[in-house]
Amino acid sequence: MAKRKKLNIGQIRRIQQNRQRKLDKAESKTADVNISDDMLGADQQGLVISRFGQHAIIEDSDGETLQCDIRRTVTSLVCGDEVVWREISASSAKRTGVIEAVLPRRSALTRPDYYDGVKTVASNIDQIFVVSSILPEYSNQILDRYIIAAENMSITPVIVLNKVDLADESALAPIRQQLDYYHSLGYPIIELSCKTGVGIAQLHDQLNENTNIFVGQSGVGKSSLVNQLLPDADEIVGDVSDNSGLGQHTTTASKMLSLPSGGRLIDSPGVREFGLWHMNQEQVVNGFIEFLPLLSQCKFRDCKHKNDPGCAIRAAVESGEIAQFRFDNYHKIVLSMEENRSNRTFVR
Ligand SMILES: Nc1nc2c(ncn2[C@@H]2O[C@H](COP(=O)(O)OP(=O)(O)OP(=O)(O)O)[C@@H](O)[C@H]2O)c(=O)[nH]1
Ligand SMILES: [Zn+2]
Repeated sequence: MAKRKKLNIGQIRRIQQNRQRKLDKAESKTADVNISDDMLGADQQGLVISRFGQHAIIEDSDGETLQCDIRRTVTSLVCGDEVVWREISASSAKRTGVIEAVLPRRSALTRPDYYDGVKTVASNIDQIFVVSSILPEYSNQILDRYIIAAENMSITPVIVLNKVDLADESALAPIRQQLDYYHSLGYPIIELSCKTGVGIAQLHDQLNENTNIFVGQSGVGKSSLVNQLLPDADEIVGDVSDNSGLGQHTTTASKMLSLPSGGRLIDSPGVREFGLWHMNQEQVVNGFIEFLPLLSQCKFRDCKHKNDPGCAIRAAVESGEIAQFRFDNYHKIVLSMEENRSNRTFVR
């Protein structure tokens, strides 16, 4: 268990000031990309495959990858970003370039950051595959937490139930009943086994031409899934890091992998852990999409949807329109968010 140490406001402020001083110092030492304009080609569009410090690997419009420096004016650049870049005309055989600007993001995956409050991990994601499995355990509450995170990014989650080879029909039946409910809400469902290959074809179809991520708890089989889809993924990642000369960062940096379907997969430990942090009550309710059309029908505007008189959500649970487990999860998650807020500690 990691040791938690509570910091007071003064300590936090000092840490932040020190860090800012270091950043300012580092910045004043590194001049911006030191290349005269006549050495740079025309503006082109590219896609960030990975980022390492002040460099990024991009894919050009012909699908070729190359390393680029990043202008200091580009303050945030992550895997998945579409960028404007210019090629450096140089005598060296290796193509290189400069990233000039980031195009507006369609979506951004963020996580809390000790120093900056929130940090963007990846961008322009079309689909979030929430992976759960029969073992270690199937938990609809964890599933709902990921759904909340996805819905708050306005991305429809795809629900994957892995390791179906480990359960017989009778063990699968109650889980399937819940998955049917999620399906009725519009979420695609894939039953999968990395071991037997059941569902892999459906997975390929769903991944399609999109930019995808896999999220889910440790042990549900995310690595196994990536290996199923891309048996050479490790080598591909190795190649990219060799190219950058900064291989040591590859274990934590987000990277974008091309899938045989033509789609893409963004992967990193930060991406996989996405989703299980603090949200306010309004954000939580966004993840319960079947509640949303009923909210305006609750008698009181500040209805907590518990024992409040005239609660339309509660009435819908009683009539069987809304599943009891979703209602229970909503309250458990709101409660745990409230507890988190009152016990907020900084972890060092
Ligand atoms: N029986 C069975 N085992 C599986 C399946 N998929 C994965 N496993 C096993 O489950 C264990 C965990 O799989 P991983 O792929 O490492 O899980 P992960 O989600 O990447 O875990 P972290 O790296 O901790 O996030 C491994 O022992 C896998 O062999 C499956 O479909 N069926
Ligand atoms: Zn209500």
